[in-house]
This record gives sequence, C-alpha cells and structure tokens, in this order.
Amino acid sequence: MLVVDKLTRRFGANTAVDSASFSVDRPMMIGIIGASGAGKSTFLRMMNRLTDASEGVLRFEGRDVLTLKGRDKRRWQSNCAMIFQQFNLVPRMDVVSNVLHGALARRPVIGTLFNLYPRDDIHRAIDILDRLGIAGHAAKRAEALSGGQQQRVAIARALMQDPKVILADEPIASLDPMNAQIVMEALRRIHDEDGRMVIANLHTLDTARRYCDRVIGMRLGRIVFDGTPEQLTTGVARDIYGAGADFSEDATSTEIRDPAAVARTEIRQARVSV
Ligand SMILES: Nc1ncnc2c1ncn2[C@@H]1O[C@H](COP(=O)(O)OP(=O)(O)OP(=O)(O)O)[C@@H](O)[C@H]1O
Repeated sequence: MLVVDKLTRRFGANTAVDSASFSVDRPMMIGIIGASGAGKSTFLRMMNRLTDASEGVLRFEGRDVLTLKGRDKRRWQSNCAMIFQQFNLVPRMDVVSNVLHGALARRPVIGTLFNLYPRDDIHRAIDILDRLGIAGHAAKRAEALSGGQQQRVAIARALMQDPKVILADEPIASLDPMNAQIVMEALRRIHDEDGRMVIANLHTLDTARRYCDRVIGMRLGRIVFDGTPEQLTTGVARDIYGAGADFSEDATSTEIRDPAAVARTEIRQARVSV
C-alpha cells in the first residue's frame, strides 16, 4: 500500500532524512518518534509533497507520489491530509467555515471566491464536528475554543477532504494531557472506523505505545527502529533518543498520572538531589 525506498532529503550539507525505507501493506496507525531534529517533520512533508525529496521513491497504492505534478499532485495532497501542532485554523473565522475549508480542493473556484458552500458540504461538516464531539461549537470563532477543541476542528477539516491518509505532525505537542488523550482517541477512532491510514509524529513514547499499531524510530535522519509497540522497550528508546543510562521515559510522557504518585516521585527526586 505504501512503499518508501531510500527516501532522502538534504538541506545543504545536512541530511534531514537519510535513506529511509519501510513498507506498509494495510491501513495502520503508525507513530514516528525521535528526538528533535531527527527528520520526522521532513519525512511527513515529503510524503505530502510540501517538501521535495532529494532522492528515493515513495509509492502509494502503486503510484509514484514524488513525480506527481499539477492536478495529480493537488489530488494527492487532498488524499493525504495534514494536521499540525499549531492547528493552523483561521482564528477569527467560525468553526464550521474552518472545516468547510477542507473541502476547497474538491470545489470549483467560483464557489470558493464567494464563500458559497453547497448545503451537502455544510451538513457533512456539521456531521463530522458531531462525530468529534464539538458540533455545539460550530458557530463560534475558532480562537474561542480550547487547544484540544481547535485540534479536533483541524481534524474535522482534514476529514472534509475524505483523505486516505492523515499525516499528523506532533498533533498533541501543544496540549495538556487530558486534551492530548482526547485528540489521540479521535485519531485512533478515525483509523478504526474509517480504515484511514494515520501517520503521526509523536514526542512521547507512551502515546506511541498506547495508540499505534507500529512505531518507527528516527535518529539523525535514519530509521533506527521499526516494530510493534511491545518491541519498543526502554533500551530501544534510549538508542532512538541517543540518551544515556539516565534516560527517563517520564521526560517523554504525557500520561495523565495520579497527582499523589507525581508528588511522591518529585519528593524522591528532591531527596536524591540534596
Ligand atoms: N527548510 C529547511 N532548511 C534547512 N534545514 C532544515 C529545513 N527543514 C528541516 N531542516 C533540518 O533538517 C533536520 C530535520 O528537521 P525536522 O524538522 O524534520 O526534524 P524533527 O524530527 O521533525 O524535529 P522536531 O521534533 O523538532 O520538529 C534538522 O536538522 C533541521 O534543522
């Protein structure tokens, strides 16, 4: 279904993604983890054709994605929706109009210019918002919503494109643990119920383990781990992050933890440091 072969992107002397290869034979939820600068965003941006590759092949359902041009490229980009850490909504525009923007790629230019949306699109936008539990906010300005709600609006906008793949670039990095969980559950449900492939760059190991079927670990542009969440042990994570024996998973955790347990850990750490 998806074949990535020796995919490489160089920026001058810096190789951001270095000969990355893997293949996926069915729609899955895939987490890409790795330290800052490992090449995760560059990989997603190449997949969506926001960034050109320097070398290599990326095929989806047999099509060579990297050579698509013009309308075919735009069609691919609409089939491969992207969501970002900062949501990228139009803050002063109402929620439903933000969602309807997701359908622009599939609509004639004239309607777009006059903000005329077919009634079916409007109903579909409301249905998608309802599915994500935020239909009650449809008429509000996007900026009036919490971060977690805004990210769900961004997911709704992506779903308006009816994409085969959703690429999520650190979708929960700006969210508190509770909202992070709601957003990850929404992405997981979209995969489970619609059969869409989801590829998410994640900063936190526990999130990758909990929500993904497969985890890819990147370090300095290279894929250094490709396996199941069960295979992602602390030792493997240490290698991916290039960390020493003092590597703590807590530093990459967004788990909603029992406050008493957190306090106990903090007291223990304070005792160690005095
Ligand atoms: N447009 C660009 N021009 C020059 N260098 C770039 C550009 N985009 C990315 N890089 C470099 O490529 C490398 C990989 O960056 P990338 O953003 O893909 O990493 P990342 O794993 O997504 O990091 P983060 O988790 O911090 O977002 C970094 O060294 C970065 O500085």
